[in-house]
Amino acid sequence: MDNVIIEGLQVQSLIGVYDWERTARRPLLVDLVLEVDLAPAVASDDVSDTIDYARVAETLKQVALNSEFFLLEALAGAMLDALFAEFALQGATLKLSKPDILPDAENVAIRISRRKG
Ligand SMILES: Nc1nc2c(c(=O)[nH]1)N=C([C@H](O)[C@@H](O)CO)CN2
Repeated sequence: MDNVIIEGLQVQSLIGVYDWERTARRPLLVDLVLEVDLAPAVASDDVSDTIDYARVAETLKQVALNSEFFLLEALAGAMLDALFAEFALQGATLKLSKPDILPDAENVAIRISRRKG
């Protein structure tokens, strides 16, 4: 299966388990692999025959901005719900990172894979 990929997309969200995390939005990073048949766009050279990654990025930013989840898992799930509702996807893998939150780690992240249906 072909892929449309977004790497290192920065989104802003109010997220976290602890009170000190729930006073302001913080930056998160999204890495996304979409499973989609790219043959039509290869043939037509027309963006309407593929998944427009700019529209995907905007959807992800809006979901993050307008939510107040406690867990990365819940936000990632809402992002995948929105993507499958808006775009014709066969599958998707989304990694959601919360950098600089643990003192001795560069990054923490969760990854969720979902198939259509
Ligand atoms: N699996 C997860 N573990 C934790 C999360 C999370 O979203 N998923 N969140 C936290 C806190 O909010 C963290 O950001 C600060 O310690 C802890 N563990």
